[in-house]
Amino acid sequence: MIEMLRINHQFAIGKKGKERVVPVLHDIDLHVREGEIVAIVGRSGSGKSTLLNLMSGYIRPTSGEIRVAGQSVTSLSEGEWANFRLARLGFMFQSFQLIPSMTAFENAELPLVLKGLGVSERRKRVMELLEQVGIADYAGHYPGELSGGQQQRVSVARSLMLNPPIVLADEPTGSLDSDNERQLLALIQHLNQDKGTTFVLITHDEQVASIAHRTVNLKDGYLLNAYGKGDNPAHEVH
Ligand SMILES: Nc1ncnc2c1ncn2[C@@H]1O[C@H](COP(=O)(O)OP(=O)(O)OP(=O)(O)O)[C@@H](O)[C@H]1O
Repeated sequence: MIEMLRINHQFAIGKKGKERVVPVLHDIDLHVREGEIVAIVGRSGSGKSTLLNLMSGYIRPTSGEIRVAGQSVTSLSEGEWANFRLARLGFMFQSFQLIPSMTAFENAELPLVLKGLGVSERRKRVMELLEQVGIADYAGHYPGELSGGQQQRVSVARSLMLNPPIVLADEPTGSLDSDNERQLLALIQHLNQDKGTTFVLITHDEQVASIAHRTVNLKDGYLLNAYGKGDNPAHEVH
């Protein structure tokens, strides 16, 4: 579903003409299969978010190739990436990226508006998902009137609105209390089992990692190991 082939990535930092190159990822070969939940773990600064940003097309690798759903995405233009994301990817980020002047309902509805769906279809789908994440009672509230955990749930509902086959998540339960964390993990497992949704989850949290089929460990930009639950060879890393 997602193939990273010999990926190297470095950032250039400092003033123009005096840039210093900072290598962040080294020779990453990772294959996330359709229907897998993969957790990416590793210390702060090990390159986890960079790996996810490469999968999302927000940054381009210095070298190597990335394929998503069989398509090489490394050389897509910005516009092609935007369409590709809308059709294929859902995102759950640490920062909820909600628009402050829009209600929870309107924020969650945005992908459906972009897709051009009609009002009644949008209303049905939005309320269904807000129910599912336990935030329907707050549909008319603005982000400023919601707690961090409630905002996170609105953002989760928005990320799932178009039934994406792949969801990329950076610390998806970061702002949730343990009850809400359990609910979100159950939703992720349900979507994975019911719809075959593929998940890549960055996490420091053992509870989150425990729902993964496979855990991938990054250390100083190197992929250290990957191991599956049990000895299922289908979960070996490539
Ligand atoms: N845009 C950027 N420009 C320069 N350096 C960057 C940039 N983004 C990340 N880095 C550097 O790349 C390294 C890896 O960062 P990254 O955010 O991928 O780590 P991480 O494992 O996600 O960390 P954390 O768990 O703290 O979020 C860090 O040393 C960071 O300073």
